[in-house]
Amino acid sequence: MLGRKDVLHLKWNRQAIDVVEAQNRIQSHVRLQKSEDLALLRAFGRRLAEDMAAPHDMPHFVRSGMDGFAVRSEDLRGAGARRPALLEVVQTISCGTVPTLPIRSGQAARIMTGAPLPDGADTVVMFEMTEDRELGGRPFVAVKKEVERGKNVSLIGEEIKRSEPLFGIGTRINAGEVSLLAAFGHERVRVFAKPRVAVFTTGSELLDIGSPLQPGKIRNSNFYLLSSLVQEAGGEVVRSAVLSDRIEQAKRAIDQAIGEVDLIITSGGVSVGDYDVMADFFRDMPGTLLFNKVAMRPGSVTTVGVSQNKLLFGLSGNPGACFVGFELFVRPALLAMQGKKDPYPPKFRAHLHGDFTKGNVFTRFVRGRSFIREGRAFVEPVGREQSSVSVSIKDSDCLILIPPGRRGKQDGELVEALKLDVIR
Ligand SMILES: Nc1nc2c(c(=O)[nH]1)N[C@H]1C(S)=C(S)[C@@H](COP(=O)(O)OP(=O)(O)OC[C@H]3O[C@@H](n4cnc5c(N)ncnc54)[C@H](O)[C@@H]3O)O[C@H]1N2
Ligand code: MOO
Ligand SMILES: [Mg+2]
Repeated sequence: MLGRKDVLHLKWNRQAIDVVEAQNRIQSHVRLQKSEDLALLRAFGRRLAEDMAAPHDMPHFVRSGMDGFAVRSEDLRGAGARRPALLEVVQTISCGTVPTLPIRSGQAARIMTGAPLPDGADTVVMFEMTEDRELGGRPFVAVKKEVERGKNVSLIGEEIKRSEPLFGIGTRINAGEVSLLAAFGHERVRVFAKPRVAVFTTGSELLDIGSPLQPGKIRNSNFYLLSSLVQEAGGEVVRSAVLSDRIEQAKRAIDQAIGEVDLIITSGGVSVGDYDVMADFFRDMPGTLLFNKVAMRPGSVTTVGVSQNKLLFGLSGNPGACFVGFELFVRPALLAMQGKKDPYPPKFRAHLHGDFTKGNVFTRFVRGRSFIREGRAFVEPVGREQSSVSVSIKDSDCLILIPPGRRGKQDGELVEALKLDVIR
């Protein structure tokens, strides 16, 4: 039998691992989601489950890039203000039609932007560079300048050639991808299924969002924080519950959910407190504990395990730490499950704006905002960097890395920062 002292010892005696090591351990357990076929617009925001190549050339016919006259460039040789080239206009070609006549020497066709070039023509002269004439009751055009061969003409496959790679697996389908997929006739696309996520928030202090405040209790903001972040990362929350601080309840909830979801997130109860039952749950969990301490602040108690091939993330209850834990560990896992190649927040270097002299034994990931001034990148802590603080989450677009040590970083020093995926 373990006594209370031994249990506490187990909780305290955790081996802190490096953030990158923690990320690598998680990645080695990531499995790709199943794929599904969706109508193009429903696939917006998803990630492709296959590599795709262009099924045909784009454009697939030689077309005009301007409203003007399709001509043979050789006919304009020697043309000038005083000796314009005079060409007979033999047809008008609108978009969506096919030219009926070839262009012979001395002839031109009125042609609109996007219309197919007639045989024989190799160049388009913009209307603005021409003058309409009439000779013997027939329409002519006068061109007062030479125009280089091929001007204002798009060739077959000029934009994309048939069989050319278009997108790699894991590409996010944004507006630009949607437009290309539409141009190539993909009514439906094969994308990864949204990761199905369970979110369990723990703590006897948690009130429902609709409840009036009570002494000692707080509203369950982490559930809403995590649900939004999961959606942002392309997942969907399909199961959730608020658990009190009893381990049996947590075991039951997780056991029931694990067969139905792709990933589980819990919030709270992973530190060393008397009621931090999630720490005990993870220590004894069925499956493998990947780590229960990371050399970072906030979020040092972030705990991750694998059970039945599903990743279980035990995030801290403190909102700031919960957020950072999500960004460093959960979001990359969700993105990798949807095929994203490099799923980690991109790292950049910038000058620190203001001092940050609070040292720590662990690397700090300080919520910050980035800005450009006179062509230089700066990052600035948004203030209130403690784990317990929620208000700074909304203002941050990056996490500023303050390396371990006593001195922190001074104003103007170069620091590294991780870019967060926020849309403003
Ligand atoms: N003796 C020690 N105490 C603490 C340590 C330590 O090393 N030694 N670490 C501190 C750090 S750092 C953190 S972070 C927290 C982690 O706490 P837990 O993950 O166990 O989370 P809880 O105890 O459940 O709650 C902490 C805090 O967060 C609030 N909370 C919890 N859930 C929610 C929610 N769903 N929505 C909003 N707020 C939530 C909760 O009320 C507490 O205030 O431990 C420190 N202690
Ligand atoms: O573990 Mo706490 O989340 O470091 O701030
Ligand atoms: Mg606690």
